[in-house]
Amino acid sequence: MDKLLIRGGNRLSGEVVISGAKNAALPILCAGLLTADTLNLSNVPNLQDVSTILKLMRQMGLRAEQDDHNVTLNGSDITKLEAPYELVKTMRASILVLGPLLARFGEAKVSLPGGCAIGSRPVDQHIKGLQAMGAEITIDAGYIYAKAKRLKGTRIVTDMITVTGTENLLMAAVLADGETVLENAAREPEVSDLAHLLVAMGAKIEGIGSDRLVIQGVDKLHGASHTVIADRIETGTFLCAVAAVGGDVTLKNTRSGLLDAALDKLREAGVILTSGDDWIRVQMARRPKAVSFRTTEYPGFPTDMQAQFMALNCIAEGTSHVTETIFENRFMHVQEMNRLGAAIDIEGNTAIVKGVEKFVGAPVMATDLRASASLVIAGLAAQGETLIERIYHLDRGYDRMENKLSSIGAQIERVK
Ligand SMILES: CC(=O)N[C@H]1[C@@H](OP(=O)(O)OP(=O)(O)OC[C@H]2O[C@@H](n3ccc(=O)[nH]c3=O)[C@H](O)[C@@H]2O)O[C@H](CO)[C@@H](O)[C@@H]1O
Ligand SMILES: C=C(OP(=O)(O)O)C(=O)O
Repeated sequence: MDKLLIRGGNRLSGEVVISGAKNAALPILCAGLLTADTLNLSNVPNLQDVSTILKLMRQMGLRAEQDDHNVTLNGSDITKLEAPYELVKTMRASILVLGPLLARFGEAKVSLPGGCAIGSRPVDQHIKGLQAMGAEITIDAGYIYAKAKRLKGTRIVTDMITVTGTENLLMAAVLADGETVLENAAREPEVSDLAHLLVAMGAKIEGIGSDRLVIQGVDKLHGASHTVIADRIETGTFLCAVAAVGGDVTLKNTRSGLLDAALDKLREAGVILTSGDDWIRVQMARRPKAVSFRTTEYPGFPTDMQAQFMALNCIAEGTSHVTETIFENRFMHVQEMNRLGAAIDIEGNTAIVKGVEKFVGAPVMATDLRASASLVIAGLAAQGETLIERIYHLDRGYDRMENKLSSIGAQIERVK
């Protein structure tokens, strides 16, 4: 199994090109199931999760060609309406095939994703919404069996804001009979990116970017071309890395408007940020100041940036309080950071982080995707060597992270 070996302490300088967003690419690829025509997608990141979703959809009969960051999909020969446990268990976002399969073919068999390291993560809202649209759903032996002659538009109010839940119901509603209103919809930029692609395919959607999506179902969708938006979490991860170790780096192919809440916190920590239409420059020449925050839905502070900011807070001047409100178990990185010399206590869903002068390198274990990224940041800032095990978590969601970091001066290598 691959590991990352980091020798900490190098300042970072130069340019990094940010990849397309994992969390936009995954639903967008699933939209390929909604039409018999061709989708031409660009800025698709090279990630394990993208390979997994393509593998899953190829098993269904979808034709997919991948050339670097361009992916062409054709869904004219889909025959198998099933997502097996073997693939779903490696990537929860596989649940995103449920809405499109049911809407276009009237049936689907999709494994329940089960929990993951960060929380139990049920999909009851996806199921409740599809049932409200007239689907007959049964759960048997770990699988969701869904059937509907044609889904019917209706008003759906989800119990909480759910990102993939909104995306699944949106993809179901675009081919339903009549009007669907999704209340309490997630406003994450990745949901809007999917909605823009669906509109390019002929869907009728109003309220994009708001918490109320109104969809007029159409009989059929057609092919389209689309460029996936920049990954705001990869952007934020590189910003935190520079904030933690110091330096001067320009991130290209990304937009500051995607992550305002995180940028405000970086400024509070003492980082200097400047930006243009498609770039952000980050400069840091001092020890960071501790910043407290609570994770919330977009446009609030993203849970997917909590661990990376925690790394920054560990070596900051002062004490911070970090409250996680989205997932019940998203502090798995805390014990690993404490092994690197941090001083973090957990009280309920709040981590109290007392800033220490420095991290000291040690072997650590990655437990989930963003925990892995936070340990990379800690390793870059640490004195000595840090060896991170189980980086298959990192490979799910970061496109050649170690290459990008090496190119701006980090000492980081993949070892077996
Ligand atoms: C592929 C993808 O886009 N993943 C993102 C997506 O995950 P994902 O879409 O799985 O996260 P949700 O927005 O659905 O989860 C939000 C909260 O709602 C709960 N919930 C959700 C659905 C449901 O049917 N029942 C239920 O109880 C979850 O357990 C969680 O506590 O949004 C999360 C929150 O921004 C991000 O951390 C993930 O990176
Ligand atoms: C939690 C994440 O992803 P997923 O929903 O795919 O597990 C993430 O991207 O941080």
